[in-house]
This record gives sequence, structure tokens and C-alpha cells, in this order.
Amino acid sequence: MAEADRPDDRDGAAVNDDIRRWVGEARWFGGKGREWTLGDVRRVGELPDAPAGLRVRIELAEISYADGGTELYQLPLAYYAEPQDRLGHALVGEWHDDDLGRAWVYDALHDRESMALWLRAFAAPPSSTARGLLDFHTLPGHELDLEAHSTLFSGEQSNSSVAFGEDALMKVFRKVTPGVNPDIAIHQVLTEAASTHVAALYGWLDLVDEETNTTIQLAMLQQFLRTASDGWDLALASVRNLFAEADLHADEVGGDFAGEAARLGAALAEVHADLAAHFPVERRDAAAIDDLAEAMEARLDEALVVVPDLAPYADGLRERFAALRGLDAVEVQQVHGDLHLGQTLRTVRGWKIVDFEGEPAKPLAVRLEPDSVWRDVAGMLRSFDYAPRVVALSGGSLELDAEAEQRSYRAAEWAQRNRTAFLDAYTEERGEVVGTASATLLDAYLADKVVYEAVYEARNRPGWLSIPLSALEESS
Ligand SMILES: Nc1ncnc2c1ncn2[C@@H]1O[C@H](COP(=O)(O)OP(=O)(O)O)[C@@H](O)[C@H]1O
Ligand SMILES: O=P(O)(O)O[C@H]1O[C@H](CO)[C@@H](O[C@H]2O[C@H](CO)[C@@H](O)[C@H](O)[C@H]2O)[C@H](O)[C@H]1O
Repeated sequence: MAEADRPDDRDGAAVNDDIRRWVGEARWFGGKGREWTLGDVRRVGELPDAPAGLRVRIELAEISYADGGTELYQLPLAYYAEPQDRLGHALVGEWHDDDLGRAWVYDALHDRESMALWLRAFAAPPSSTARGLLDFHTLPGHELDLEAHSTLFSGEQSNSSVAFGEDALMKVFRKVTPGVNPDIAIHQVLTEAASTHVAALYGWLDLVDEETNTTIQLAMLQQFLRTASDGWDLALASVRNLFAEADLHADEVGGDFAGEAARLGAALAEVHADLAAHFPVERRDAAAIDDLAEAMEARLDEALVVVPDLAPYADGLRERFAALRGLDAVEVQQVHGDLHLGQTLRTVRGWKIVDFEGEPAKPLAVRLEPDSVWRDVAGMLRSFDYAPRVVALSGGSLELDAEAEQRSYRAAEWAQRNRTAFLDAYTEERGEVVGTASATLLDAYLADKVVYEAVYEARNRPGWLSIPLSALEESS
């Protein structure tokens, strides 16, 4: 990227301290658990038409890791000439600014004034002379509600999402990389194909560097599924119902999830079919399958360093990866890449799937590669395993009384019932059965996912590390 405006008028050390603290504490920061330093912080764009006393800027912070590699994180910042009491919780720092003099700097996503400017820029993209590096795009067919107030989502996210009234949802990507963002590319294709299983794409924001001909995709604007229920929350509610009636079977309790699991399986099969129709489908030969097994083995090796508790299961996991080498060929296509119940939303019109970015920890080039549909199926099957374990953990039901034993039995039954319902509906919709080759692939992807989860939990939610580990223990 060419030299962008450097905010050189401010006290570098103090600014860096403030940004380091802000980034380090943010939920969306993916570098937790690793040693890192903050490098350049570059101002790469400013939103047009800000009122006096406000500047809304986008800055990119470079993070370097002691164990290798650098990442870029996006920081949309609101610079105010006066302190804003309502934004005290989002204060990043108090710095000197060339335009404003003394400036109070906030995370702009918490600020309705800044978000209104952002929305207006989507509705009326600034002319090319005024827009600098920022390039706002919209798809035809939807008129944005410019009166809508913004609300920042508070959930567990790798990025940051802001809802505009009941109309639109903007996802601001935090970790950004030059090139195509699969979330935007896939939503665009599925929206244009009129898929009923995604929230329609309304627009996106690019950061364009004409000198080096690189683009970084910064944000995505889409249909806000306001009344939808999160699939993960629905699953947890179903498990809680079961635990409240632990002497009944899953199919006898109110809130049985199997019907929804089946509808979800059919929805995924439809999304996979749409993706196969609009992105390349390729056949991988034995050499490529060997590479896949090697990649899984390498991921396990790296995971063992972060989570030494994986060691007792390493041999068993390696066998599951090695089994891939018995396959002649594997079909690959565009897939979701990080599918779990938290990426599904139940609306009155059926299930929607969100967040097609792939696993946040993988480099973009890897996330853009076609993969087997069994990766997504494995992701969902793992999620059905997670739900009852999470309820058990949060309910403190680990005591070894008879009731806890009963609940644990029912939990396993819940997971099995929903996995089966999901898988049966998925394969039925695709018109195929799970043969030996597919079973081998599915098993390897399940093993790869559980390894990924162990690292994810160790870094982000150490209290939940026992979830993937106990799944391994039970299957070993
Ligand atoms: N179009 C939408 N309408 C309503 N809620 C949504 C929509 N897209 C995502 N969500 C909710 O926002 C949460 C975070 O979205 P997601 O795309 O998974 O973000 P991230 O990439 O940060 O993980 C999801 O779990 C879902 O509950
Ligand atoms: O949604 P993200 O793209 O941020 O995905 C990451 O975080 C997920 C957790 O929020 C994590 O999913 C794991 O925990 C889920 C329960 O919270 C469970 O349903 C999934 O099966 C499990 O993998 C996901 O792996 C991670 O990439």
C-alpha cells in the first residue's frame, strides 16, 4: 500500500499506548494469547460531510507477533473537539489533532453521529475527487433508511456489527487483508442468485489504493434479520428444557430441536448447491489429498504447542488424518468454512446462514480456496456436540450424583439425535448417502475441527477448553 496519511501531528508514544490497550482488550482482537507488538498506525480514509468538531477516520493498525507474522486491524475512530460523556466507555485516547487541536478519540462504531455519516456515504457515495481512498458500493433494489439510529451489537464476535434501526446491518471487518473478502463475495453471489438462506447484501466499502492496485474490503452492509433467533441460542434453550426434565427422552420434551436440525441440514445442502452453481467445482487428486492430510497434521503439530493437553489424543487424530490417503479423489467447491450453530439464524421464513469469512485464524489465501462440503457438515456436527456440554458446564452439573449422570446421558442423546437429523436431511436433499469415502472425509474434518477448537478455546475461553478435550476423550 502506498504511503497513506500518517497522523504525524500527535504524540506517537501516547497514541500507541492507547491503541495498544484498546486493541488488546477488544473482543474482536484475534491475537489474544500470543505475544505481539503494535507497529504503524496509518490513517487511510476520512468520511465526508462531518459536522464541525467531528472527524471520522479509518486507521489501520499493524500488529506483529513474536511467533511470526503480521496482521492489519481496522480502527474506525471518531475524533471530537469536545469530550462526549455518552461515549465514555468507548474512549480510546485524548490526543492532539491538526484539524481539531485537542481531540477526544472514540471507537466510531459506538457513536451514532459517526455511524449516520457512514450510512449516508453508502446511500450517496462521495464523488471520486472527494472520496480519497474509500469506495462505497451499493447493490440495486434496496433503499436505505437514513433516519435509522445505529446500535452496536454486543455479542461475541470476531468483527463488529452495527444495526441501523430495523433496516440494515453493517459488519465492519476488524482483521483485514488486501484482496477479496469471501463474506462479501459469497453474499453478493447468493443475493444475486436470490438464495433464501442468506441475508441480502446491500453494499460494501472498499479501501482502494490505485498506485499499487490493491483493495482492502473494510465493511459489508446487508439486510438486518431483526426478528431472527440465533441457532445457538435456540439449541441451548432446547438442551435446557431437556435438562429440566432429565427423566424424559429428547423427543418427549417440549422444545425438541430435531425438526430444526433437519431443516438446517436441508438449508445447508441448498446453499452448497447454489455455491457449486456459481463458483468453480474442482476434483482433487491423490497428491492434493496428501496435501490436505499434511495440512491437518501440521495444524495438529502447532496445536500441540498451544494445548499440550491434546497430546494423549495425538496418535488417534493422526490416524484419522492418515485415512484420507486411502481416497482416490475429492470434490471441492466454495464452502462456508467455519460453520457452527452461532452462524445460523432462524427466521419465520426458515434458516439463514451468516458469516462466510471462513475460520478467522486462517490466512485469506487459504480461506478463499475451495474445500470439501464435509468441512461445513463437520462444523455443524461439532456444534451439536458443544451445545449440551456448554449447558452442563454453565449449570455446574459436574457433580457425580445420580441426577448429573442422567443429564449427561440425556446430553449425549440430544447431541446424537440432532446430528442424525441434520446429516440425514443434508444427504437426502443432496440425493446421496454417506459412503465410505465421504465417511472418511467427514471424520477427518471432524478431527481437524476439534483440534482447531482446542486452540480457539485455549486462547479465547480457557474455561471451555474441556469441551473439545472431553469430546476427544469420549471418542478415543
Ligand atoms: N443479517 C443479520 N441480521 C441479524 N443478525 C445478524 C445478521 N448477520 C449476523 N447476525 C448476528 O450477528 C452475529 C455476528 O455475526 P457474524 O457475521 O457471525 O460476525 P463475526 O464475523 O464477527 O463472527 C451472528 O451470530 C448473528 O447472530
Ligand atoms: O463466529 P466466529 O467466526 O467468531 O467463530 C469462532 O468463534 C466460535 C465461538 O463463538 C467458535 O465456535 C465454537 O464455539 C461454538 C459455541 O460458542 C460452537 O457452537 C462451535 O461448534 C465451536 O466450534 C468457532 O470455532 C470460531 O471460529
